[in-house]
Order: sequence, then structure tokens, then C-alpha cells
Amino acid sequence: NMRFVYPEARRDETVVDDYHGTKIHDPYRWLEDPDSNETKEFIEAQNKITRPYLDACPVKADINERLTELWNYPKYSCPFRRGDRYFFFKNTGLQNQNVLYVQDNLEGEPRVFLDPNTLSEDGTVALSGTRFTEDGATLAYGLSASGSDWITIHLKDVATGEDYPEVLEKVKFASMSWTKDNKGLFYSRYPDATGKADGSETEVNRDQKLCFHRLNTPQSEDVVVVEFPDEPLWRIGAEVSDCGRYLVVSPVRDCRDNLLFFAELAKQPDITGLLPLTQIVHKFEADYEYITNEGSVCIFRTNKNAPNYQLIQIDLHNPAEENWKTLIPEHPKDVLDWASAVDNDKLVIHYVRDVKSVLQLHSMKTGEMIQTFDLDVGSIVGFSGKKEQTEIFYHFMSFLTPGIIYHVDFKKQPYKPTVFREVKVKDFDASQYEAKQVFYSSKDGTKIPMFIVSKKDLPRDGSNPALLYGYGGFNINVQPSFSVTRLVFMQHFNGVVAIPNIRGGGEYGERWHNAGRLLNKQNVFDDFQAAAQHLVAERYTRPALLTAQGGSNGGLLVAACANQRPDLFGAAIIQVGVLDMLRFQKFTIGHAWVSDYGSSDNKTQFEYLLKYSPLHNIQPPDNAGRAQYPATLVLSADHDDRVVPLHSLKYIAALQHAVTRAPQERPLLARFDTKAGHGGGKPTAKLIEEHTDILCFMTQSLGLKFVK
Ligand SMILES: O=C([C@@H]1CCCN1C(=O)CCn1c(=O)c(-c2ccccc2)nc2ccccc21)N1CCCC1
Repeated sequence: NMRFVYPEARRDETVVDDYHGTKIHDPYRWLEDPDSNETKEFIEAQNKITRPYLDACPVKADINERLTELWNYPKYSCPFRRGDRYFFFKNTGLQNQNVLYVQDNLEGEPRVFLDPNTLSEDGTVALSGTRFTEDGATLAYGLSASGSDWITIHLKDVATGEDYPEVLEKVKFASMSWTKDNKGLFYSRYPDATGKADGSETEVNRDQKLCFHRLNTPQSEDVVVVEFPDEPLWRIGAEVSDCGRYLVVSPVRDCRDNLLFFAELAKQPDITGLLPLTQIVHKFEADYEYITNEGSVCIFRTNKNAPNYQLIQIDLHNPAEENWKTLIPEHPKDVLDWASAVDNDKLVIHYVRDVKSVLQLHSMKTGEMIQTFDLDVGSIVGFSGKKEQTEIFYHFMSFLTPGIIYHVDFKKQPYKPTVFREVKVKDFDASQYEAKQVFYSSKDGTKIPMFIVSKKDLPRDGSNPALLYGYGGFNINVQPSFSVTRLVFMQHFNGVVAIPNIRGGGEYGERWHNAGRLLNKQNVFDDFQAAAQHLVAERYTRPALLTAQGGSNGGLLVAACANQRPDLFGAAIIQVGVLDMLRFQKFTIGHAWVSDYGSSDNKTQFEYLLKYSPLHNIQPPDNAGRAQYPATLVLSADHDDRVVPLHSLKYIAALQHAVTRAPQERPLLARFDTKAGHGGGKPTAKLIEEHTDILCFMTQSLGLKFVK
């Protein structure tokens, strides 16, 4: 690789913080101001060296063409019934945003109902959340711009397609829920901002309130119905019960555990102020998620006394914990991932069993299993069904299956799924590939599952490039899914795709999550490094051909592993990563992540965070044996208000500084996009550009050969 001359970034050695007596320098603190000219110039200078490096890739056009060709297949969501109509999302293939269609019945001619592509020239306005009234007459829908978490709520008359005049502003992390009479909407919003609030700001999100909006009135007349003024960091989830009588209110303060309150809406014909709430869960010690209710008996999915989750019944008229009943006890191995009421007296239950989806039908009355719906190895990625409806749809996907939507009609016995729609990717022959699940040992001996996908009959001589993808946090499951980018890597680079289900995720319930957070966070990095070692030991690949990739919390994973074991990876792709572990809680929603990371405000947690924080553990390669860094590409964007770009800016500045006058041959680059955010709602055009650049970076830095 050509030797890189990196942009000089000013180091302000006067910025020193004192954490519980420990002094920590933060010389790039000035990069935390997104609006300063100096920061803008830094971003420009980074893009100025990265762009030519990526564009110099001799097979960039081939990669872009293949990605575009393979991406261009029709994508559908499950149809869902609202009122007397069916709706579904569809993308013909390369549309920037999915389009919402409506049809009078499943065989009827679909009509475009809402096309977000008409809302912006470049596809950067995205639909973010839709909620129909029970009668299907009105749709509340969120719009987000440039990838920001901020949304505006709009209200549309379904019959005419006309929008109501009002627009609800300052909405983020909102639950939207209609009253049963279709006249009003509960939603959560933040107070009017002092400065800008378009997603390029970094201010802490605080003082969220639950409001009630009457349809066809201005937002200024909305009523605050629930607030916790002493708890400015709480977010307030709210849901009107299936029967319409109750509002279930579930405040959260971080990314796990919630409280439970409810209000009796029947007693509030006219909502004019704070709702009287009955509290039923008084401690943050578990997750409680409302599923449905029969009269005053509510069913909740919870991990209280059940790390693999269970369904319990709470009678709102007798809500004390000693009266709670277990409806479906936790399974010893399988994780109860979600549940949904259907056909009035049944529950559809999704389990995750060794990272694979299991779908079952249970009696709502007794909890007994009625039957399973057989599935191949893979994931349920979509579902539609309602308590009072007599049919469901579910969307199956796997590494080698782009998508199959199944339909079950409960009016016919036996309940037998039929294929409603199967999508094909042109000139993709799944029989040329294999996907398998292996279990490898981590540093502490824990068995970790890992999916390995590639062309069949690849040589096992360490000659294949490999892509190791991980997340490892927030109780999130990384289940099999179909990816065009990974298909290009497998088909045209003979690439091996490896996806370890490392600790911190939810694949084995709360135990797995707890084993990878707070003072156990190093287990996550150990699991990922052990996965890399397994791939090398089994001769799938060798370190010089191994790319580590992760985004968000997964970006932290990759950056921490590149610091700890630079010798294991030839390349590192760090997307919208959390990289300053001492300051993350000071920006936007970062404070919510303390449930996984802890906080530098706490001495014990500070000492632990300091040991792995990517920004604070950069060590230059030397001639005494410390390996050079993997070729590194850091990616972020100007409207990422989930993980603000300052993490990536400070990290790339520190990394480039550290290797000045050090034996670092491989490039350490950053790609900063505009009118883009954390990833949600990103238009297809931007996705293809980004994935092209990532594959070009891997090709250039690892010297990969593109095979037609
Ligand atoms: O983004 C994240 C972490 C992990 C996954 C969710 N997450 C969050 O920060 C979740 C943020 N978040 C919420 O907290 C709630 C919410 C609202 C009301 C009640 C309860 C929750 N609703 C959301 C809706 C859309 C997007 C994010 C939302 N991270 C980025 C990097 C580290 C963690």
C-alpha cells in the first residue's frame, strides 16, 4: 500500500478531565462541535483522501454493477389488514424507499397508497412508523429526514388519501397508539428545542412527555397526559389495550427493564390533562411487554424470574405481584422472543432456538401449545395478525432464501400454512452455496454458535477472504438474513461469511445478554476474537484476508478488537461506532446505553470502560512486535443522532496521529456521508454506494481478486 500522509488534526493538550482522580486528556474535544468550521474542514480533509483510494479500485464498476443487478429484486412485506382493506409495503427493487400499497382483497389490484419517494428528490425522506386506527379510516405516519431519529407525525384520511392539516413536531422514540373511538392518538414527544433539532445536533434528549392529540386539531392544543418531571431521561412507552379500555404506560430509563402503569380510559371520556395512573410494577428489574388482554386480565411477556422470558397474566383489578399467574412458563433453552394474539383465543409465539426461529400456536386461555408451524433453518423477519383477525402472515428469510411469505387462515382446519409469496433473486442459484452452524470455544471455554456461509467446496487452505460480522449487545439477536452484499462477496471473491452469536446478544436470553455487558463486556470481545482464531485454525482464511465488520455497538466491538488484537485482522470496517466510552452518555440518547456499558460517572465502571474504550486504547505498531493496525475504514454521517459522528471523528484523528512515524502500511481512513444517519431509512442509492465503497476498500486493502 502507498504510504499515507494523513490530515493534521489540532491536538488541544489543555483539555484534561478528572475521572475519580484519574486525569484523562481529550485533545480532539473540539471535534465534538459539528458546526465549527474546523470540524467541517476536518471531515472534508478525511473524505479528500478516502474518496480517491476507493475510486482507484480497479473493479469498482464491476462491484457496483453486480450489487445493483442483484439488489434489483422485488421486496414485499407481509400484507396486513386494517379495517376492510389490505396494505403491504413493496419495493420493485431499486426504489429508494419502500412504497405502501392498498388493495380491497388479497387478489385485488394493488394501488399506491403512500409513496415516500415522492417526498424528496434523493429519497432521503423515509417513512418511520405507521399506525392505523382500529376502523382503518385514519393513518398516523412518521416521516424522518436524512436518517435522523427525529420524526414528524402526519395524519391521513385513508378513504380520500388527504392529509389532515396538523403535523406533530419534536417527536422521537415515540410510541403511537390510537384511542378505540379512532378520535385521538397518544404519542411521546420532546419539548420545543432551543437550538436546531434536525439530527445534526448532539444535545441530550430529555424531558420526553406522553401527549394526547385529537384528530383534526392543531398540535398546540395537545394535552400532556403522562410525564415524569423528576426523571428527565425516561422515555415513555404507551399502548391502548386491544379492548380500548386501558392505556398501558411503560416508562424506561435505559435499554432494559421498565415500569408498568395503567389508566382506565373508559373513565376519561374527555382527556383534558394528566391521566390518573395505577402503578403495577414499581421497580426497574425486568422487561414487561403488553401482549393482549381479556377483560381486566392482561398478558405480558416478561423476563421477571425467567431469563428466557415467559408469558404472565396480571389482573388489573388485582395487580399485586402475588396474584400474577404464569400462562406460558419459560422454556429451559428456547427464548420467547415475541407473542401476538390472533383469532380471538390463540397466541402466535416466536421462539429463538439456537439462533433459529421456531413458530408455535398456543391457546390464550390455557397457554397449551396447539401446534407448530414448520420452518426451515432461518428467521421470521415479519409478521402480521391481530387479536380479532382470523388469519396471519409471516415472512421467512435465511442466508440463502431471499424471502417467503406464508399465510394461515384460521377459518379452515387443520391450520396449514400456504406460500403466499416467494421472491427470487435473478441468476442467484442457492444450490451453489452452503450455510452451516458451528460451535466454537471462547477464551473462557463458553461454546459460541457461529453461522458460516460460502460457496460449496471452497478450499480449506487459508486462501479465502473472510468477513467476520458481529454485534454483541443490548439483548439483540443476530439471526440469519439474506444480504446481497454478502452474496457479491461470496460469489465474486470466493468469500467466507462468518457470523458468531457472541455474548451481549439475546440469542440465549437474559443470561447471554448479562454475560456480555457492564463488567462482563470483555467476554464479547473475547468471543469475537476467538471466532477469528477459529476461522484461521480451521483454515477457512488467514488474518491478512480477514475483515472484521460491525455497526453501532458492533462498531465498538470491531474497534476494541482491532486495538486488542490487530494481528488477527487484515481489515476493519467500523460503521457508526460508539468509540468514546467515557463520554457517550453526554450526547442525544447515549445516556440510555448505560444498561450495557455503565458510565464513567461511576468509578468502578469508569476503570473498566477505560480499559477497552477504543479512543483511549490506541497503540502504534512498533518494530518490537506490536502488529500494525488492520486496514481500517470508519464510516459515519452528518445526521446520525443515535451515535453522533464525533465518536468516529475523534477516533480516526487519534488513530492517524498514533501511526505517524510508526510502521503502519495499511490505510486508516474515514468516510463521512451527508444527508445520512445511523442507518434507518437509508435510501437504496446510498446503501448501494456505501456497500460498493466497503467492498472496494476490502479489495484495495487486502488485494482481493474479483472473479466474474
Ligand atoms: O441504538 C442503540 C440502542 C441499542 C438498540 C436500541 N437502542 C436505543 O438507543 C433505542 C432508542 N429508542 C428507544 O429507546 C425507544 C423507546 C421509546 C419508548 C420507550 C422505550 C424505548 N424507541 C426507539 C424507537 C426507534 C429508535 C430508537 C428507539 N445503540 C446505539 C449504539 C449503542 C446502543
